[in-house]
Amino acid sequence: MGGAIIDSIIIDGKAFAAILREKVASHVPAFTSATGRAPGLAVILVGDDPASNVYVASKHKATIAAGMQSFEHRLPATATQNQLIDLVQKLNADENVDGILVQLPLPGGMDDKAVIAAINPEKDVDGFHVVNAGKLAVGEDALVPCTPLGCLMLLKDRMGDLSGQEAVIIGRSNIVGKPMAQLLLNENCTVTLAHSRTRDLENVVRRADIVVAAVGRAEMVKGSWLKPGAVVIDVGINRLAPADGEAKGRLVGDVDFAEAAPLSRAITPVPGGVGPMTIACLLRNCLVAAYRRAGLTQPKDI
Ligand SMILES: NC(=O)C1=CN([C@@H]2O[C@H](COP(=O)(O)OP(=O)(O)OC[C@H]3O[C@@H](n4cnc5c(N)ncnc54)[C@H](OP(=O)(O)O)[C@@H]3O)[C@@H](O)[C@H]2O)C=CC1
Ligand SMILES: Nc1nc(=O)c2c([nH]1)NC[C@@H]1CN(c3ccc(C(=O)N[C@@H](CCC(=O)O)C(=O)O)cc3)C=[N+]21
Repeated sequence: MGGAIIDSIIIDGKAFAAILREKVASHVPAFTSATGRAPGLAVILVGDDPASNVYVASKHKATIAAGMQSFEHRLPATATQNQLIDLVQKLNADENVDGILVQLPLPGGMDDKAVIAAINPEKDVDGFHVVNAGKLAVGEDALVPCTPLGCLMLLKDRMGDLSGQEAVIIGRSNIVGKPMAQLLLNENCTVTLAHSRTRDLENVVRRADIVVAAVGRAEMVKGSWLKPGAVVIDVGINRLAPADGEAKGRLVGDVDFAEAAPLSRAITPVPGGVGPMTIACLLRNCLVAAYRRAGLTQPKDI
């Protein structure tokens, strides 16, 4: 029922991500022949959180599929922060490593900020280092956090020029909400950054042409909150409790998709929306970091 209409509204992040990964892969041979090595991504996982294990495995697979080198480092949950920082420093000094990603969250007791600060900003493919956050804020060439970069690519693909659009971002984390705001501001949107202390969130959201939900609360944004015709980007990844007969609960976003889709001009699903873009942008950032470190002109089509 209404399948065709809904399909054209759904933003296929998975397909878009596959195209971006192909583009990244297409530039690997030129880099490799110029430098004698493939771009390299190092991923560090501390402890064995099952969700993190799944993410790290899919990053590894995507890195190899793009023709890049993947270096996986696992530390036990009992590792100390100094051991982790020592490993980061070793990777900073490793010529074959262009990108370093420390999978978050870290086990309790470790200070994310101190660990991120230890990463060479030129290899900070997550874009979490203060140098990259600062560059993004002042409009300089930065390594941009993968998730908001992927959201921006999807928005520009659907909407073209974003100038003058009212954008409401829900969530102000350093890894999603804040860099998303900077990116949309750079695109000349009028940006509102909402958070847990925002009063009357529904009415704030109702003025948006673009809604980005990055909260971590299952199906919080209701259809009735949206201005009809809004473009909705759902960053949330929430696992529901298993229903009867299910081994695992369903994955849902921060937006009530069934309510929102009929009202939206376009909307990303969960899964299959922003998530796959995050991984594709990680490969993109690693390629960009590799080209920059090698002093080569970076490809323009990624
Ligand atoms: N698809 C992907 O690739 C990725 C998905 N995610 C997902 O995105 C979601 C957000 O992640 P992240 O930014 O790291 O989360 P954080 O927990 O760091 O931040 C959540 C933000 O939501 C705000 N918030 C919490 N409750 C409410 C509320 N009731 N009303 C309005 N705002 C609220 C918080 O406000 P305050 O600051 O006031 O506390 C905070 O700014 C999660 O579901 C995560 O799993 C994250 C990264 C990548
Ligand atoms: N240093 C660091 N960088 C990160 O970028 C980072 C991190 N730590 N910690 C965890 C979050 C989360 N994250 C996701 C990546 C891909 C999907 C993804 O591909 N999701 C699939 C579904 C996957 C599934 O089925 O579980 C989808 O939405 O279609 C989701 C979430 C990256 N993160």
